Amino acid sequence: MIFAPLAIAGACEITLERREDARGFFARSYCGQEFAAKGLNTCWVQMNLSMNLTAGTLRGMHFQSGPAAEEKLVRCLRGRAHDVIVDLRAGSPSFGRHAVVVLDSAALNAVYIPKGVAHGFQALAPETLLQYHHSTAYAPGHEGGVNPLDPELAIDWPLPPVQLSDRDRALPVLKEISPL
Ligand SMILES: Cc1cn([C@H]2C[C@H](O)[C@@H](COP(=O)(O)OP(=O)(O)O[C@H]3O[C@H](C)C(=O)[C@H](O)[C@H]3O)O2)c(=O)[nH]c1=O
Repeated sequence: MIFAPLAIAGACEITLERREDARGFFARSYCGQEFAAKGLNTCWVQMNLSMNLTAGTLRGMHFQSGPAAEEKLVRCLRGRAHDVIVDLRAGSPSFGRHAVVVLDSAALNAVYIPKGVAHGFQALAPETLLQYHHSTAYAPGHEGGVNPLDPELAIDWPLPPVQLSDRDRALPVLKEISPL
C-alpha cells in the first residue's frame, strides 16, 4: 500500500500495490503493521456500506465527537465518489479547510480520516457503493455534522447535489459549531 498524506494533518489517501497477472490482480488492502508504522489506527470495530443509487447524491458532512470520536477508512467498491473531509479540530491550523479524494472502484483507493475531521461525499455515478471501517461504534448521541453546502466551507461539488437527507440539509454551518 502507498500512503499519500493529504493537506489535512493525519489524513491520507491509500493506494493499492497490485500484483497483476493474466488472472487479474491481488493486492493487500489493509495491514495492521503498516498502519501502525504510519501512526494510523489499527482497531476497527464496525464496518458500514453506503449504496447511492443516483449520481449527484450527497451525504455529509458527518462526525462523532467526544468519547465516540472516530477514525474512518473509506473505499469505493462500485462507481466513483467525490470524497471530502473537513478539519474541525480545535486549534488546528487547517480548521475549516477541506481536502478532496476521488474514490474510484477501478483504482480501489481509500481515504483515511482522523478523529475531529468531518466526512462527506457525492456519488459521481449511479449505484456508487462505499465501504466504511470505523474505529468506534455508532453512537447516535455523539453524532454531529456541518452543512455540506455552507459557503464558508467552499466545497465545489462536481454535480448538482441531489438526494440530500433532511438531516444533512439542516446541519449547522461552520460558524455555528464548536471545534472538536
Ligand atoms: C452510521 C450508522 C447509521 N446507522 C443508522 C442511522 C440512520 O437511521 C441510518 C442512516 O444513517 P445516516 O443517515 O447517518 O447515513 P449517512 O447519512 O449515509 O451517514 C453516513 O455517511 C456519512 C458521509 C458518514 O461519513 C457517516 O459515517 C455515516 O453516518 O442508519 C446505524 O444504524 N449504524 C451506523 O453505524
